[in-house]
Amino acid sequence: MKTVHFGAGNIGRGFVGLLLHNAGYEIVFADVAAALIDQLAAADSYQVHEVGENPAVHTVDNFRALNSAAAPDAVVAEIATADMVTTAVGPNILKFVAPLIARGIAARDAGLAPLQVMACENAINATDILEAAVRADGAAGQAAVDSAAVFANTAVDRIVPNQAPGQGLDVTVETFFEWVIDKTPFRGAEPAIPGVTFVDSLGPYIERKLFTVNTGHASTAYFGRAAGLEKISDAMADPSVQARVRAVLEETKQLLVAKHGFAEAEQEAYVQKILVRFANEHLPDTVVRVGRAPLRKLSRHERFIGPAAELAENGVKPAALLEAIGAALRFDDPGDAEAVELASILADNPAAAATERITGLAPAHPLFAAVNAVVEAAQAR
Ligand SMILES: NC(=O)c1ccc[n+]([C@@H]2O[C@H](COP(=O)([O-])OP(=O)(O)OC[C@H]3O[C@@H](n4cnc5c(N)ncnc54)[C@H](O)[C@@H]3O)[C@@H](O)[C@H]2O)c1
Ligand SMILES: O=P(O)(O)OC[C@@H](O)[C@@H](O)[C@H](O)[C@H](O)CO
Repeated sequence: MKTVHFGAGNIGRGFVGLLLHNAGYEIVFADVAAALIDQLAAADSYQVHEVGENPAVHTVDNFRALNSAAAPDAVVAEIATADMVTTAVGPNILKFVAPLIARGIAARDAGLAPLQVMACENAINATDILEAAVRADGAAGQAAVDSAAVFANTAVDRIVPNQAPGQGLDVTVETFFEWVIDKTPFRGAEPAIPGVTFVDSLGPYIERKLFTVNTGHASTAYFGRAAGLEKISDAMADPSVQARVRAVLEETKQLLVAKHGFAEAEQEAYVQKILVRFANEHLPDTVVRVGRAPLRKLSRHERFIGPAAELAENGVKPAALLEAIGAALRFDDPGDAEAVELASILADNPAAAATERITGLAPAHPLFAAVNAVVEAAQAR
């Protein structure tokens, strides 16, 4: 069995690569980072170090590596004979890998089982976004895509920090992981991947993950950054940051319990578990990594505005989420292109225009006025 995996970064090597290796897949990593691909191509194996409670070390081998910018035809040829394609490149990058997947689908022999395509990104229904881009590309006609590929949405959860310089290909990760996959597209032929949970409806799981783990994580990063802290575990150890994160998760809990019918005690246990995960001091994770790309994180259906808008539509004013949105608006990192752009949007636009542009909320939305006030406060600083 062979998978082509786009994105040989933190989650690619430290999570998707590890689980698919353990499931018996040969992995062909495809990435545009030339030095990383050269290193992977020259290596026989790398190690995944799980740190925290019950630490462990796993070895990943049986992989190859291709530069998808320099050798796109070779990647297409691999996809044409692969069983699976996975991605962990970031939601905004999916459109760039879609053309290679479309060409790979077009090149498949008719007798092959459908290619199983899964985008492992932090976004609601990321695989749908990828599928739409593959179909829009046109290299494979709609009929070929229908018969030669299946697309399944997934939710992936494992904290994988940026790796220390000099660590080579080895990856330090937390011990916890969860990979939930929508089983319906496979029609009974889902892949056997130990550790994966297949579900009939992914919606509740991806929203719970994004609006608990990622809302809480980003809140920790933005409150922590504002408090002058660098590590996520240090931010979690700050009582004031922790209390505000806790309050944010109380609000998203209210939404998730009401919307998806999770038992309140089950959701509370999920929240408690992630607070412990954020506090893992063995994990060298930073507020700058977790806060990265604030414009993506403040967009309409993402971890802040998504749940806050739904609460407001239900007549609830989300105070703690608004405080976190205020901290996100002030996230400053000169090395982060989106943080720089966010600052210039705030500097160059009246509050209402900035609110609309950053959050995608229409002025008539019940959340708009409250976010607009937070934007005004950020501009006044
Ligand atoms: N790190 C985590 O804790 C974590 C956990 C769950 C989900 N995720 C999600 O996984 C995705 C990847 O995150 P990450 O932390 O591994 O980021 P990362 O930056 O470590 O890895 C991304 C990789 O994609 C590569 N890439 C960029 N453009 C590409 C292209 N056009 N073709 C092929 N490769 C390309 C980059 O070179 C990089 O190696 C994101 O959607 C993220 O939200 C991350
Ligand atoms: O990857 P992002 O930028 O969407 O979010 C940053 C972190 O919150 C994220 O990478 C988490 O570590 C991960 O989602 C945990 O499963």
